[in-house]
Amino acid sequence: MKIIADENIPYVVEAFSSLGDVKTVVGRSLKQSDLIAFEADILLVRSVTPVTAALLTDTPVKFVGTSTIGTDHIDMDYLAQQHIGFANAPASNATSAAEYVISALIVLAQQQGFQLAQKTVGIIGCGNVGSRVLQKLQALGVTCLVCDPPLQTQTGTMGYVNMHDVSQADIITIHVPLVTTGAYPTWQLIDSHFLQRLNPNAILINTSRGDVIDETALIQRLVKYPNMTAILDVWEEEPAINQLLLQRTVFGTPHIAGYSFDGKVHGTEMIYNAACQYFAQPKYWSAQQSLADPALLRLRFSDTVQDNQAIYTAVTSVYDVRRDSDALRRGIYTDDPSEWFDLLRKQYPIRREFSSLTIQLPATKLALAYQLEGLGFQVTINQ
Ligand SMILES: NC(=O)c1ccc[n+]([C@@H]2O[C@H](COP(=O)([O-])OP(=O)(O)OC[C@H]3O[C@@H](n4cnc5c(N)ncnc54)[C@H](O)[C@@H]3O)[C@@H](O)[C@H]2O)c1
Ligand SMILES: O=C(O)[C@H](O)[C@H](O)COP(=O)(O)O
Repeated sequence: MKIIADENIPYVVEAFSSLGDVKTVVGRSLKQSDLIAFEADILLVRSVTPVTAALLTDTPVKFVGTSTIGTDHIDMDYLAQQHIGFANAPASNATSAAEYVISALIVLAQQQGFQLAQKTVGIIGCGNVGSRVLQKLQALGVTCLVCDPPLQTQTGTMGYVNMHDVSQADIITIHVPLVTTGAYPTWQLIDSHFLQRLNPNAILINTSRGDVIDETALIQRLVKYPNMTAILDVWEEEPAINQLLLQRTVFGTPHIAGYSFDGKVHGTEMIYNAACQYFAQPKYWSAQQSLADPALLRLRFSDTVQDNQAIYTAVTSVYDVRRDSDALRRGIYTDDPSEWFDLLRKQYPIRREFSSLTIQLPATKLALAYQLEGLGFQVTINQ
């Protein structure tokens, strides 16, 4: 078989070589003629390649895999009509995206001098990412409001809030898929009406998809209420993001919330497993054999450490959102900020998840142990 793959899918050659010849390409510039010329049976993409009828017509592609959670770049109806197999990587990088939100909030709390546990967080969309954010915030004692009308309808349970009530939270974090049709469209869900209802000091985080927010309305809101905080990982026009909006964010990053090494490698594994199953071939590769060692294995705190300080140190030791935010801002000094945006993604350093760090605590620190475990760290208690 012949396989064309985005060069930014880690271990794609190692994994997919068991199925055939693998050619890696730049995902953003992949064309129909590339698929025809290579006689590709399998196409493996990331979110930057729109997989449409225009790309696939007259090509021999029989299976498409995207090593991403999101599927808004895929014309699923066309794939179904043409009986082309498909797999994405649901949940693969959900922990990574949730850890991004936690890092952003922990750093912000320290910078702005507030206690996270005294804030109310509104979570819009409570699927794989949103539910992990919820669980981690609850471990920290934060009050959360959840707005997820599709889930509310499906489960028929109480306890959800509507878009009006969620807009009253101190912090709002968005975790919906980008959907333009159906009963619950999310395109520009965060529009000028929603933004007008926010309190002037609100904190708004978007790690879902850029088109979920009306960026023009957001800029107007940020100009009018400079005490509002915007934290954006995703943008309407990637990679040519709105530099004015970037300047108005407190943290702005190049769509890397889900870029933990664990998340990316699991994404490769999920589409590899799906392709092996689709073509009834044995599996020879697994993600476990490819996970790099973490930069930091162990942290030890004494009983004099303050809980907040320990949490801040643990979280930022594994992932500090400022690193990525500062790097994106440096793009303004380059000739081509779009190229810079993509370069940061392509050359993303290895970032492991919280679970890669073991934290040793004295027996007097059980409440802290509970919080750190809830965030996803490994915790051991010294006897
Ligand atoms: N920035 C990144 O690197 C990154 C990483 C992972 C995921 N994502 C994106 O994050 C988003 C969430 O991913 P996920 O894996 O949690 O998806 P998911 O499908 O597991 O969950 C989405 C949730 O949103 C809910 N929802 C749908 N429409 C809604 C609406 N109108 N209002 C409120 N809730 C609604 C659904 O019911 C579901 O519970 C997706 O857009 C995904 O592409 C981005
Ligand atoms: O949908 C996803 O899984 C995430 O947005 C993912 O991190 C996107 O990464 P990309 O395909 O843009 O490299």
